[in-house]
Amino acid sequence: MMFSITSRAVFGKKYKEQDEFISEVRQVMQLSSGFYIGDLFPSAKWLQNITGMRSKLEKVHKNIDRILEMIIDDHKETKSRTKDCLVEGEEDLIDVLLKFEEGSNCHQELSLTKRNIKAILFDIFTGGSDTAATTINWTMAEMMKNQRVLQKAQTEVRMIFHKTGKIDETCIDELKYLKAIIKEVLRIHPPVPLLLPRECGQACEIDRYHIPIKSKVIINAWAIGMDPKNWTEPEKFYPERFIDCSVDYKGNNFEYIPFGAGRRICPGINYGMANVELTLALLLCHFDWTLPNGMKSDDLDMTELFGASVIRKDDLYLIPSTYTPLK
Ligand code: HEM
Repeated sequence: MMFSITSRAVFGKKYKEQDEFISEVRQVMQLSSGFYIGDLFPSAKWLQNITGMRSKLEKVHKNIDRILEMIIDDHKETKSRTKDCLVEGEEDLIDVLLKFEEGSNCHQELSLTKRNIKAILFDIFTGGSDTAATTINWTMAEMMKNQRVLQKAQTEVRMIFHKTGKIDETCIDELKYLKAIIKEVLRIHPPVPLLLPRECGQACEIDRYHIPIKSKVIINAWAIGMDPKNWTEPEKFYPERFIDCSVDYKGNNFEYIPFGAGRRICPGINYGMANVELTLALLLCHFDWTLPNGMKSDDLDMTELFGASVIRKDDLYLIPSTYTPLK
């Protein structure tokens, strides 16, 4: 679902190559997650050849590049046919990025090459799809395990629905409890628990350990969010801890960094959270949810599986029944 939402926002319409593109992006994400011996010996180029990793990545890269090139060219063609710049609100992300392409007349202050545009699009698909999908999956699983939380969230969403007659992005700010639930999920199950590796820019000392310049440093955001020095009963799923609490995920509170912090903080926070919040609000508003085959909440297995993002080991099967509001 997240791939479809992102495809729509980026491409504007469904291209016949879209499914092939998504499957190739998935393949890259699979190849780049997990353990790879070549990463341990980056100077040994022969290792990349004998493991076959290089040729696999080059093949997928070529295909992704071909499809993106075709879609970008199609946008350019449409733009040249329509002559004027497209009306704001009707543009997709490629239309917006093309305004900044080298040689374009619309904007001069920033200049992007076609290669830059393809890289941005690729980043958005790889960075923004599994992370948001994983967050939604964990949130549904945690709510099924904690029926009190599920009911409280549904009451909140449906109250807004009765007041306004719809659930869309304009009412998301009113969903305080749902937001607290998602924050709690990101504390206990951050989809990227070890953030992205950093290289130490200068030698330093931490807790009497000497860290030489150029060391690869990995930050455990999950351990930070579960540290009893920062959080009372950290193992407990308790969204109320985020109500009337100023701790946020924008990178200023170092005890809670599910999106990282500093220069390399996730640039997709707002888009990612909008996707997660709106999707969950709609699922909670329009459906009641039960577990299949008489399963009890306590039977839900929350074991994690490590990959490009940390997902639940088991798929989550739930039975939806349509919610009909009383007149
Ligand atoms: C719930 C959703 C998401 C979560 C939990 C998440 C989490 C993260 C984390 C932890 C990092 C590493 C930050 C660091 O090392 O300090 C990251 C980086 C990144 N994210 Fe996200 N992300 C999400 C959604 C998105 C979306 C929607 C996009 C794109 C539209 C995106 C694009 C990126 C990119 C491009 C980077 C690399 C930034 C860099 O290295 O400079 N992410 N994200």
